[in-house]
Amino acid sequence: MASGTALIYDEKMATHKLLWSDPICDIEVPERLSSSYEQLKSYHLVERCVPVPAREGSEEEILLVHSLEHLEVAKSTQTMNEEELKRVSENYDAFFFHPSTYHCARLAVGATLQLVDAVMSGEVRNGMALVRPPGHHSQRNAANGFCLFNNVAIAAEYAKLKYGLQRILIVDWDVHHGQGIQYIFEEDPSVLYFSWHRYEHQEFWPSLKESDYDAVGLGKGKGFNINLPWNKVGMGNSDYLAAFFHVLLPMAFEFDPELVIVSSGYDSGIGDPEGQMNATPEVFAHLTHFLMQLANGKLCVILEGGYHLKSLGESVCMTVKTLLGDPVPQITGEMAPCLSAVESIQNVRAAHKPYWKWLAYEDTSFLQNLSTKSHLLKKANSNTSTEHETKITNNNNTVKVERFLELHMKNILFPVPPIKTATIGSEGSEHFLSEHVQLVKEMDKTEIKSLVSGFYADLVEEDKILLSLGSMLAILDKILKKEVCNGIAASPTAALSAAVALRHSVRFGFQRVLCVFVGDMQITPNTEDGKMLIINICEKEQPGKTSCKHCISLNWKEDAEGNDFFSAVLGFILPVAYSYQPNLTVIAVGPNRSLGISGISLLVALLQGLAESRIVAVIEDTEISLLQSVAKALGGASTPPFGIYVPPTQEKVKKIKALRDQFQQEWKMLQCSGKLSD
Ligand SMILES: CC(O)(O)NCCCCNCCCN
Ligand SMILES: [Zn+2]
Repeated sequence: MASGTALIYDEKMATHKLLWSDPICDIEVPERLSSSYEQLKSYHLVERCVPVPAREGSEEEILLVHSLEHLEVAKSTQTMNEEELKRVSENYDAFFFHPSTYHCARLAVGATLQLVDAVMSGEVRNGMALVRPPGHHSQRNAANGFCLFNNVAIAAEYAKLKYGLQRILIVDWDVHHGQGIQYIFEEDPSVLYFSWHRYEHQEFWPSLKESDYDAVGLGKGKGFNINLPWNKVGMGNSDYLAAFFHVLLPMAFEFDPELVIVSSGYDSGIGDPEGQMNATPEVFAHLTHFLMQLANGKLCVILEGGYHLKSLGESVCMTVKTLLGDPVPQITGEMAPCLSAVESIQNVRAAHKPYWKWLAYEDTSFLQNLSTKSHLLKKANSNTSTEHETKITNNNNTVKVERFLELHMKNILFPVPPIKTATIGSEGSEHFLSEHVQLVKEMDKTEIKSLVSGFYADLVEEDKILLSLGSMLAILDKILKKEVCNGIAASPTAALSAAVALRHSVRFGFQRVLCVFVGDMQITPNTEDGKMLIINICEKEQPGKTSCKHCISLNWKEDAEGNDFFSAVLGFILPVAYSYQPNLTVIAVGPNRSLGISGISLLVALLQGLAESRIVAVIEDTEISLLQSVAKALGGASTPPFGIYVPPTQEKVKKIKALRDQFQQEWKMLQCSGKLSD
């Protein structure tokens, strides 16, 4: 699989600017581009990327989406004086022309297409294009919302034409609805368009009825347009993550795109005057990390909005850092979505039930009396204050946001550990080594005996077990000391190794250690103190063992045909894990595993979003191909194949729902259907 991250930037796109006073458009300034680029340089991220030059999009490429008339009008503005420019601009909602706008807009299109080519040709794995003017509001025959040509829509049409793609996912995390993209693809089932946006029950610009959750697409395109409206401001990290777990990611994995394009607006970030949201820059690292697991990593991130320069710059850096494969920073804030967000999530899931297999058994009984309730919802929503205390709201405290972000980002950014994956150079390990691996010397027996003395000493008799424990502990220590990002150890007794790893990590001082154990977990350490959270995925109920908050057993036997584990990972395991916010993750695979290699690889790939990507994998030493696949997933060398997507059976959906109902008060990220306020 390809490697490397492209960065496309051309300072000529900073020439376009507002020549007269216009309080609506004056936030779209050239410094948005230059300060983002400077921030990337200050974090030494530019030099780690593959520079790809911008180019002018051709007229033919622009005509893939826009009318000839629209192109001609745009072209004619190059020679206009300020008076004429102002007059033409007044024909559109929130757009301004400058003599260089047409040229800049063609560069924005060309930069976007250069990125698509670099990714599709395998020159790079993924990349980001820093462009302006933005694109997602512009329509076939109109400029709109600071956008002249629809860069992302043109890129999707271009990729279909040039590479014969049939499934393209567009994710629009800008805080405004990209109605332009919706109009262009609403009848097209080959382009899945997802957008969340500030909506406030149609109060917020562009105040369109068709931006609501029930606009699901038209004709053959039904089900391929997903709108998630935010009916309050102040949405934060947990709301955004919940939207990914409970709406976008299940759709995306079922759709199985060949290419992912992001309409990457950062006005959904904290401090932005347009969005008035509270999500902090590191959330974009998590969103990017999730999308990197799709389409074999082929991901094109295209800049749209973002008007608070510091917030924009930090979020751009978080995005590029993650594209480069760096560990994902710990998410901050209370992991609990607000009621309004949960209601929006519930509504969009219900609206899409007829079109998606993963939603076949979704409980939409709440819809019956919703019609009588909608005016209540509006009334209820309008006068209650926003759930999230909106710490930083009005835009006259830009400086306060800057100071907040200075401090906030200090403890987010951390030196990238030199080595990604460690393993032991024991015999036979060479078969699952990947280029990121560092060999770790084994511990000597006396050291091991001292380490395991006091617990399980009785179990630890044979030399073979002692040696394997020594290997695992040697790797674990590297991870605990943050010298290595993750590690993988083969073990004759995965259950024992996992138990020892958990105890050792807690003794080392880690306060919250997550253990995901696949297979029969003969030993269950006690988890009363909350310093461990165990999720045991096993085939059948262990007699007499009921789940509790920190020790959950999920009975799951993977479908013979393919991988049906997505719904369990996205709908249950990740929400619980993110609610817990561990600072280390132990993944163990014991005997009688009831999951296939692709299900386990999916788990390993997605759990890297936690604990700054610190994971130690402990796997039965007989599982050679599993070791190879997990080492690949940990090394980041390539996204392992997650297998053929199989939707969950009704019985499995019920099982997840029952577990969600049981734990959604303790682990609030599980919430995806609120009690609609009556
Ligand atoms: C790319 C983008 O999505 O960030 N463009 C945002 C345009 C905002 C226009 N606001 C008009 C307000 C009129 N009352
Ligand atoms: Zn925007």
